[in-house]
Amino acid sequence: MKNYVIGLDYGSDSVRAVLIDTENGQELASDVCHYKRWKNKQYCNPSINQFRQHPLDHIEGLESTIKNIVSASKVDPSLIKSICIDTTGSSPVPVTEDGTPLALTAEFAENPNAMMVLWKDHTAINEANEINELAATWGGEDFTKYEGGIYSSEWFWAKILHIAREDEAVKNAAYTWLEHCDLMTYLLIDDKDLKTFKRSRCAAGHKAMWHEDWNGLPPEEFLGKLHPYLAQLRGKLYDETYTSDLVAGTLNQEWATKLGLTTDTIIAVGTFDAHSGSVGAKIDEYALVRVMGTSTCDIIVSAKENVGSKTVKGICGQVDGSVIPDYIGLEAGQSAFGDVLAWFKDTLSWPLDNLVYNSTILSEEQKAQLKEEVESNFIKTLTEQAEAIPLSESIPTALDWVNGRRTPDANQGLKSAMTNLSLGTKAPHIFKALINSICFGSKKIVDRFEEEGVRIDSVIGIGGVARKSPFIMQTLANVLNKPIKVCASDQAPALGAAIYAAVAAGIYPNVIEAAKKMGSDFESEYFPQEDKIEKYQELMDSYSELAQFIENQIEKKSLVTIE
Ligand SMILES: Nc1ncnc2c1ncn2[C@@H]1O[C@H](COP(=O)(O)OP(=O)(O)O)[C@@H](O)[C@H]1O
Ligand SMILES: O=C(CO)[C@@H](O)[C@@H](O)COP(=O)(O)O
Repeated sequence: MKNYVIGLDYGSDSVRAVLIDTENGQELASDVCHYKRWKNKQYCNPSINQFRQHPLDHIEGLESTIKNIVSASKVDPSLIKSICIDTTGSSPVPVTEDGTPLALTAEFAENPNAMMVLWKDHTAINEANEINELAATWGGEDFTKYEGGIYSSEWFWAKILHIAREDEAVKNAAYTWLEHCDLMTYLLIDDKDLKTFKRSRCAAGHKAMWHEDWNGLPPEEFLGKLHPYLAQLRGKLYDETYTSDLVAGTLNQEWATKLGLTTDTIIAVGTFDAHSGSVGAKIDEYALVRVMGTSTCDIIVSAKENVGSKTVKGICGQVDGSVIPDYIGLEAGQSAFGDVLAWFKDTLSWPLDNLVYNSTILSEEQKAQLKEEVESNFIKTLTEQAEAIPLSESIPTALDWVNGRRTPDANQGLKSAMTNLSLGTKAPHIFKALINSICFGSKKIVDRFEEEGVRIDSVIGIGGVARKSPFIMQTLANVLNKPIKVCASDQAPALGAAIYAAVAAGIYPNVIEAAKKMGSDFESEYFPQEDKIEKYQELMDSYSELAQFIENQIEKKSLVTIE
C-alpha cells in the first residue's frame, strides 16, 4: 500500500509545502504562500536590523499550503501518514502559559516585540556581547564552546534578553518562548503539555547552548547573571531535546478538520531548514552542503569518533543529531548571500520606485507592465553584463558583510565596504564585485573547517541561488577550487522534512535509509576552471586585506565609543 508524507518548509519570505510518495521521494504536489504582512514590510525596521514576523503569516500559510497540496494530489487523506516542519532559526516566539503566541492576544496584536524574532534580526548585538563576556569570565563552564566559542545576536538567549530589557509588558506576559519550528509543531499536536512537549534538538543545540555535558540548557546561576527573567525562564523551558526522526504527537482535531486530514497523522519533531535541506540533498560524511538563499547555511555531518572532544572554533555549533541522529551536525554560514545582491538591486531601484513608478505620464496599467518587465530582467541582465566583464578588467573589491558576519567568528557588528571605485565603475562591475565577495566569504568558511581538521571531500549546493545562478555557482567553484554539485530539487528543505516525517511514521528504520530512497538527485555540476583559479586567488587576497582593515577599524571605533 502507498504511503505519503508532508514536508513543510518555513523560509524567510514564504512557506513551501510538498506532498511526497515515500516509496521513491516523488513530489506529487507542492505549494507556496508568501507571508502577507512581511511582504508589506510590517513590523520591521531595517535601519536598526529589526526583522519581526507576525504568527498569523505563518498560520495562514500552514492552512493554505497544506490544503492546496492535499487537494491537488487527490491522495486519500488516510494515506498521509505524517508531517514534519522545518523553519528558519534562531527565530524565537514569546508565548502565554497555554502556548498561544503573544501576538495572537488582543493586547499584543500589533507589538513587534511580541512577534517572532526572525533569524536575521540583529537588534541584540549588545546582549550577545554580554553573553560572550560572561561566558568567558564567570569562572564556570564556557557554555559557548560547542557553538563555535562565540554567541551570536541571531540566537535565542541574546534575542530574549534584548526583548526582556526593551519591553516590560512583553517580558511580563511571555510565560515561555518557543523556537519557530517548535511553535508550528506544537500548534498541530494534540498533547498541549508544554513541559513535556518535545523540543527540537537542532534548535536547542545550535542556538540555545543546550548540551548533554551540562545536562541541558545553561544553569539558572549563569542565566541569572544576565537577567533574573532568564533564570526564571530556564525552569519553563526544557531539559530533554529530541531529533526529528521522532514523534512529537498526533494531529489535533481542530487542525485535522481545517486541513482535511485524519487525527492519526503523526507530527514529527521540528527542525531547521538548512539541516533538513541537507537530508533532502542526501548529505554524507565529508560532504559540505551549502544552502544558498538569502543567507547561506553550511552543513557537515561527522561520525562521533571523528569529532571526539574537538570543538571547532568560529562556527555555529556542533550538535549530536542535529542533521542525522547519532552523527554530529556542524553548522556555519553567511548572514547575507542572495541578500547582498538583493540589497544592491533595491539600491539601484530607487529612481524606478520614486520617479518612474510614480510618474504621471504613464497609466497604471503601463506602470504595472513596466514593473513586471523590469523585475523579470533586473538580476538576469546585471548577471549577463557582469559575467561578460573579463577578469583582467579592474573591478571593485567588496565585503559581503551587509548583515554582519555569521562565520567564521560571528561578529554582527561588522559592516560592508568597497574599494577600488573609479569613474569607469558601472553597476555590472559592482554586481560582479559583490558576487566575488559572497564567494570569498564562503571560502573563508571552507578554510576554517579545513584548518580545524574537518575534512571536506565534496560540495553540494541547494537553495534558490544554487539553482538559479550558474554564474555565481561557477565563480564559487573557481574560488573554492572544488567541484560543486547542485541538488535537483528546488524544495530540498521541505523534502528533507518529508524524509524525517517518513522515519517518524515508521516507514523507514532511519534517516540514512529514508534519504537513500527519497532524497533528491543532482541536476548539474560545476568544475573549477584551471585558467581562472590563480586570478581568483589574487582577488581573494585583496578581499582578505580589506576585511582585516575594516574589522580593525570597526573594533577601534567601538573601543572609542565604549570609552
Ligand atoms: N538569479 C539569481 N541570481 C542571484 N541571486 C538570486 C537569483 N535569484 C534569486 N536570488 C536571490 O536568492 C535569494 C532567495 O533565495 P531562496 O532560496 O529562493 O529563498 P530563502 O533564502 O528565503 O529560502 C534572494 O536573496 C534573491 O535575491
Ligand atoms: O540560520 C539558519 C539555520 O540555522 C537559517 O534558518 C537561516 O540562515 C535562514 O535561512 P534562509 O536564508 O531563509 O534559507
